[in-house]
Amino acid sequence: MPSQTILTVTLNLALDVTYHLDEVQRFGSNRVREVSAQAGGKGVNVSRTLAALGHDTLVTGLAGGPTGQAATAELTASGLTARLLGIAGESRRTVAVVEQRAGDATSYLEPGPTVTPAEWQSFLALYRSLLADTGVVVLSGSLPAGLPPDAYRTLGELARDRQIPVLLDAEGPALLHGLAAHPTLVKPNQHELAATTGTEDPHEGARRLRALGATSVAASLGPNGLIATTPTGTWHATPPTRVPGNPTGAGDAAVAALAIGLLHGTPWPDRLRQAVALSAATVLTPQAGHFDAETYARLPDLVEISQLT
Ligand SMILES: O=P(O)(O)OC[C@H]1O[C@](O)(CO)[C@@H](O)[C@H]1O
Repeated sequence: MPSQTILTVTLNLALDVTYHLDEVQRFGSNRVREVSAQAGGKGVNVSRTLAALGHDTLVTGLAGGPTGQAATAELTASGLTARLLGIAGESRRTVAVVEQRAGDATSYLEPGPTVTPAEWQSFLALYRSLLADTGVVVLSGSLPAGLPPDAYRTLGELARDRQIPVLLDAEGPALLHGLAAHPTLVKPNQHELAATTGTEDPHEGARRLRALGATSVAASLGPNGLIATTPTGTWHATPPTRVPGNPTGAGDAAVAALAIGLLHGTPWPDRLRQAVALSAATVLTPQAGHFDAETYARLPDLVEISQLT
């Protein structure tokens, strides 16, 4: 039986710090009402969501210094399984400032460590060994300095050589290089898609990504849901209402649902229904990688799906 494990790769692991306050006073002193910290980086959030849904998932990536240790310790304490390569550089922190009044958040993302060529080679050896028991690979997030710009192409090709479907969630040069590995699915958000393809029209942007190598593209449009452009058709999935809260990690929740769809070969309309519902249920919770179970149970039936082609 093929492996059911979804392997998530987080090359730029983070300790995600979340500040909660009513409203930010720009250029003033802001007293934070509540602080929380947990391991993050896009792949980690994807695995956290998958594990909460009861799926087999393994986190891999690079971790260094006291921040990397704190993130790794939190992963373990959360019950996630991780095989991270230790590196000399210090892993980064990110800060998400959630403003209750606006029902939205602002993120500050540190650049992260510089990775040496020897560390990258060691990671490739670890990754190759993990592919032996992997059903789907998720490559997501920014690349730390020192890594080759085509790092996702290399990782994607190693997976494809073993007939393992690849889901890529990146932006800019990391995404463009990664397309050369012909990923099964690419999931940019609207801004990443526009910045990478040079067009504001998400349909045209998705078409360009497919022309450059992606088999399918699912672009998240924030509160307007998701569009999927695939070899068998194009769909738009819209949530019933705008959900206020912390949108950090909503895209990662969509990736988790889409990865499950890839693993099981679920029909596209159902994949999109699950992805939009899980994304919205994530916005309702204070931290990335967590979702409101009651909302997730209720929303899929309320997501509107229209087939465009
Ligand atoms: O890897 P990046 O693209 O820099 O994004 C990292 C950040 O994005 C998030 O995963 C949210 O999507 C945060 O948890 C934070 O770690």
